[in-house]
Parts: sequence; C-alpha cells; structure tokens
Amino acid sequence: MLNKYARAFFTRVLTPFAALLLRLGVSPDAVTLIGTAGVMAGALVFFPMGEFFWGTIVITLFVFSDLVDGNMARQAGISSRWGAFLDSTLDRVADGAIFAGFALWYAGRGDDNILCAVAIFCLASGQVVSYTKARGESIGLPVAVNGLVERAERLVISLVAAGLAGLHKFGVPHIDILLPIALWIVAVGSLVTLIQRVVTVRRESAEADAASAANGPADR
Ligand SMILES: CCCCCCCC/C=C\CCCCCCCC(=O)OC[C@H](COP(=O)(O)O[C@@H]1[C@H](O)[C@H](OP(=O)(O)O)[C@@H](O)[C@H](O)[C@H]1O)OC(=O)CCCCCCC/C=C\CCCCCCCC
Ligand SMILES: Nc1ccn([C@@H]2O[C@H](COP(=O)(O)O)[C@@H](O)[C@H]2O)c(=O)n1
Ligand SMILES: [Mg+2]
Ligand SMILES: [Mg+2]
Repeated sequence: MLNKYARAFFTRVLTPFAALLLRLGVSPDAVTLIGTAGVMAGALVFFPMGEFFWGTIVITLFVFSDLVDGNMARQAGISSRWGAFLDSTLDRVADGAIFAGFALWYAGRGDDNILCAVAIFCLASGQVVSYTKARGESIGLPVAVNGLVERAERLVISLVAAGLAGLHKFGVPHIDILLPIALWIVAVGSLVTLIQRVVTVRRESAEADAASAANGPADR
C-alpha cells in the first residue's frame, strides 16, 4: 500500500536531491552501496546496545537511498538489469541487518527469548516473502499480488516503533512496549503476506500449466 501511495510523494520530494547527486558525479550504484552500508551500521552497532533512538535516526538517514538510487538511474536514463539486481539484493541485506539488530538485543541485554525468536521470524519471513515474488516471476508468472505487508510496511512499522521505543532512555515511561508490539505485527503480517503470495503463485502456476497442456508438448 505504501509502495503504491507514498512512492509518488517521495519521488517528487527526492528528485531534486537525486539530480544534485548526479551533477556531483555520484552514480546510482554508489548510492545503493553506501545506503546499505549505513543501514547495516545503524542496525548492527546501535540496536544490539539497546540504542533504538539513535539507531533509527542513522537508519532513517540512509534507508531513503533506496528511493534515491532508482530515481537517479531513471533521471539519467541509465536504469539497468544490474542496477535492479543490486538494488533488490542489497534490500535483503539491509532488512536482514535491521531484524538481526533487534534479535541481538533480545538475545543479549534485552534478555527475552520469545522476542528474540519473533525478531528472527520477522527476518526470515521477510526474506521469504520477497523470494516468493522473485522466484514466481523468474518462472514466468505475473505474481499479481503484493499482499498485506510489503517491504515498505515492514520497515515503517518496525522503525517508527523502534525510534519511539528509544525515547524510553530519555525518560518517556512505558513507550518501549511499542517495539514488541511492532515486531508481533510485522511477524503476523509477514505470515499473512506469505500465504497470500504462495496461494497466488499456486493458482497462477496451475493456470499456466493447464494452458501449456492444452497447447501441447511444444509449449512446455
Ligand atoms: C521522536 C521519534 C523519533 C523517531 C525517529 C524517526 C522515525 C522515522 C521512522 C521511520 C522511517 C522509516 C522509513 C522507511 C522508508 C522506507 C523506504 C524504502 O526503502 O522503501 C522501499 C520501498 C520498496 O522499494 P523497492 O521497489 O526498491 O523494493 C522492492 C520491494 O521491497 C520488494 O519487497 P517485497 O514487498 O517483495 O518484500 C522486493 O521484492 C524487491 O526486490 C524490491 O526491489 O519503497 C517504497 O515502498 C516506496 C514508499 C516508501 C514509503 C516510505 C514511507 C515513510 C513514511 C513515514 C516515515 C516517517 C515517519 C515518521 C514518524 C515519526 C515517528 C516519531
Ligand atoms: N543502482 C541502481 C538502483 C536502481 N536502479 C533501477 O531502479 C529500479 C529500482 O527503483 P527504486 O525507485 O525502487 O529504487 C531498479 O529496478 C533499476 O531499474 C538502477 O538502475 N541502479
Ligand atoms: Mg532503490
Ligand atoms: Mg530497493
């Protein structure tokens, strides 16, 4: 939903910045790589220490690079298959680092095995949700469903909650409860999304197999 409705807004806001980077000679690939490195640093340095406010600030500064890189490539007319591959592959790395950061906190000083498991579930299910679409498309299916919780939702829900939960260290009482709530929401939402996508791939592959069976062996 965010991908559908918020993307146009962010494209408008970020286009002048993307144009400036191009004028400075920065490449879209460099933005993709630096953005991912920044997200990883924010998540893996700050979150395991329980510094959720500062971790979220650092991640937020870098995560929008994922909207800037494609914008730059399109403005410069240099969108490429390599760029699409690099962008999607490094999305998986950045997402892995964010949920690993939460899991490391709960495995250590956060001391909560259940929330550690929920964070690991968010990490794994998010990767599988993305994989279902990539693999379905690679076998020639449209995979005409995005599902309840796409990547943008996973990031916004968990990062807004982490940023606010981090205010607990500045004296805001009880606000740290937001992070466990967000992790549970992302976990359940990812499971629902996974089921939605698998059901769609199952239906589309049955239809495609039936169509190629009707057209004879030459179509297989
Ligand atoms: C005092 C409080 C302190 C709080 C600190 C600050 C809080 C800030 C909190 C959060 C900011 C979060 C921002 C998250 C922005 C996410 C941007 C982003 O990277 O979106 C990526 C997304 C998808 O891009 P792609 O097409 O490149 O990705 C494809 C997709 O991901 C597929 O994934 P799948 O769905 O299949 O899992 C992959 O299959 C494919 O491979 C991949 O290529 O882009 C978008 O969706 C565009 C829309 C972005 C919408 C961003 C909305 C941000 C909204 C609000 C943030 C600000 C909230 C502030 C609240 C403050 C609270 C205190
Ligand atoms: N280094 C890059 C990154 C992206 N692209 C192209 O942009 C598309 C993704 O757009 P986003 O707005 O989601 O970033 C991607 O599919 C590529 O076509 C690129 O060429 N090089
Ligand atoms: Mg991108
Ligand atoms: Mg991306």
